[in-house]
Formats: sequence, C-alpha cells, structure tokens
Amino acid sequence: MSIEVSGLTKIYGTQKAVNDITFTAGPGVLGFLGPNGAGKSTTMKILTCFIPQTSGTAKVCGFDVATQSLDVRQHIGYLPESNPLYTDMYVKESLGFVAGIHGIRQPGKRIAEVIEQTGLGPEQHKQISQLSKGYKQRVGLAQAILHNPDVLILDEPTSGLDPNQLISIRQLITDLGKSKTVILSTHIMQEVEAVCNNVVIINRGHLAADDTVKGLRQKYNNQLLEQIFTKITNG
Ligand SMILES: Nc1ncnc2c1ncn2[C@@H]1O[C@H](COP(=O)(O)OP(=O)(O)OP(=O)(O)O)[C@@H](O)[C@H]1O
Repeated sequence: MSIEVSGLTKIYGTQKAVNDITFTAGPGVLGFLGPNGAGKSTTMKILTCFIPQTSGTAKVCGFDVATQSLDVRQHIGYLPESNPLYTDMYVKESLGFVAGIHGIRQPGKRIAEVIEQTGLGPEQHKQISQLSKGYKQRVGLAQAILHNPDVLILDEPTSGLDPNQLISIRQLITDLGKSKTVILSTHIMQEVEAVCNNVVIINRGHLAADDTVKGLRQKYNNQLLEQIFTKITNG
C-alpha cells in the first residue's frame, strides 16, 4: 500500500484534532471526507511532513513521515487547500523554480509535459496573478505532479471552480488516479461519486467510515452519498 496510517493522533494544545486514525490507500482516488474541522487537513499535513503527529505512525511508499521525510517528499505531491503560489512569477518560471527544488533533469521537457497534462497550454505565458482561479489550480496541480510522485494529496482542489473547470480538473484527477494513489479532500459528494473508488470519512477526529463508494452505498440501501454522509457524521 502506498499510504499506511496507523493509530495517528494529533493534539493541538488541549484539542484532539485527529484521534487514533488507521487506514491504508493504494492506487486510485480515495475521497477523504468529513465535516468542517473534522481533521482532514491536519491528517494531510502530517502525511506531507508539514507538521508532526503527536502519536501513531504514517508511511508513504514505505517511508516513515517522522523519520524519513526527505524520502516521503520525493514520493508525494501536495496541493494545499489555500494553493499558495508566487503570483508575481510567470507560469513556466514557477514550474522551473519547483523543478529546481526537486533537482529534475531536463526540466524543459518535463515542464512541457505537465503543461500539456494540466491543460495550461493557452495560459502558459501569463503571470500567475493574471490567471483565473481554475488556471491557478492547474498551476498548483502542475507543481504537485512535476516530480512525478507516486502519491498525490489534494486538499479541496476544486473549490470555487466554475462547472466547466470542475469537469476538466475532475477528469485530470481521474486520469492521475489510474497510475497514482490520490487522496482527494472534498465537500462535494457528486465529485466523490464521479471520481473516487474508495472513501474515508473522518468525524470529529475519528475514523467514521472506510469503504468503497459502492460498498458504502450498498450498506445504506443505495441512498445518495450526501444522505449517507449526513447520517454518518451526525450519528
Ligand atoms: N494550528 C492549529 N492550532 C490549533 N488548532 C488547530 C490548528 N489547525 C487546526 N486546528 C483545529 O483542528 C481541528 C481540525 O482542523 P482541520 O483543518 O484539520 O479540519 P478539516 O477537516 O480540514 O476542516 P475543513 O473541512 O474546514 O477544511 C479544528 O478544530 C481546527 O480548529
């Protein structure tokens, strides 16, 4: 399994934001769901070595996030919720900058590939500050996949996109999930139905469900995922 999380716990001050979570993920798209404040971003930040856990373990491609963070970073791509970008850089310049951080050989060739893959072609000569929100998301995604990681962590990558952009970014995520392990945090249940093979639901820091989309629907008499989510997280 590309991701192995066991007994993961994060305490901020007196608050248990993540409470003894255990799950695994392999190639495909895993919907990482939960109400606001459930602990999704915190878990994602631990998986990407941005913050340390309080206890428990998390491994990415067999590497421990606490003790082998350089190896983890080589195997993981992360699009944080806020998609922080250097907006005064030009698209290609920003990708060149990230390629330099990863020490990518022949960066020009790889940058051209990810520009093609993320549909940035028409906007590739613009400054990031001039891009629409959807194209900024594409730049964030392009940066996350530039070093061709096996695992991608995408924290609400489609929030605020128009319906056309939604469809194309979802298609891109689906394509990426064919060869990579993608953890996708989203509040849009239609997106989960459209894109995800498996779902993990976190509620108030606890693991509340870990199943295939199909399995979850079967368990709840084929109700809509939205209704199932409400039941699980209000129960
Ligand atoms: N740096 C921090 N210091 C203190 N508490 C924090 C910190 N970061 C997050 N929290 C708290 O931890 C809990 C989980 O937050 P987290 O951001 O992981 O939730 P989330 O599931 O990603 O929520 P959302 O869907 O709103 O993005 C929240 O109650 C939040 O206020």
